[in-house]
Amino acid sequence: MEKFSTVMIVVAVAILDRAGRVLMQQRPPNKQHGGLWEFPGGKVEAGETLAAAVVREIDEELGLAIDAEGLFPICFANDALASSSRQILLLLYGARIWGGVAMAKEAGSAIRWVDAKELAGLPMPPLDIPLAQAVIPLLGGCQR
Ligand SMILES: Nc1nc2c([nH]c(=O)n2[C@@H]2O[C@H](COP(=O)(O)OP(=O)(O)OP(=O)(O)O)[C@@H](O)[C@H]2O)c(=O)[nH]1
Repeated sequence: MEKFSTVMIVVAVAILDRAGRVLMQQRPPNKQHGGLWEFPGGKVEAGETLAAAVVREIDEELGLAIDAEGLFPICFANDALASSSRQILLLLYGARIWGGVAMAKEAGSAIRWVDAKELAGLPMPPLDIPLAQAVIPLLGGCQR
């Protein structure tokens, strides 16, 4: 079995509204997976808790204040077949409580609220496809 030297932990969040939609973000064209739609988030920094990383990334990328206490785990994905010496461990949280109005703050990125049908049709990085499948049952609408 291949051994990896580094595990890069990435946190991402499915921000769920009361109309049964989730907020997706399009990666800037110049980045890896450019133009694809993913759950907002990013790499956990040294010494940072996972929840703190979620709160920081969502503030930086979308200008939203996520309630850390309201975060709940949905699922994870791992690119264990990658041939490089690094692997991504992507932890997907859910959030139903936040403050502010979302905007795409990163140059070249875009955001979109999507329902279950639209989510299933978005082009995504490979790791996100099983994550999106786990989010679809949460998009029933009007739950709290
Ligand atoms: N945030 C996020 N990253 C994902 C997802 N799916 C996925 O494969 N990734 C990958 O995980 C890595 C996260 O890096 P990032 O570029 O978003 O992290 P960051 O905000 O800390 O980036 P930076 O390097 O610009 O500071 C990228 O390689 C990205 O392609 C996803 O749903 N959300």
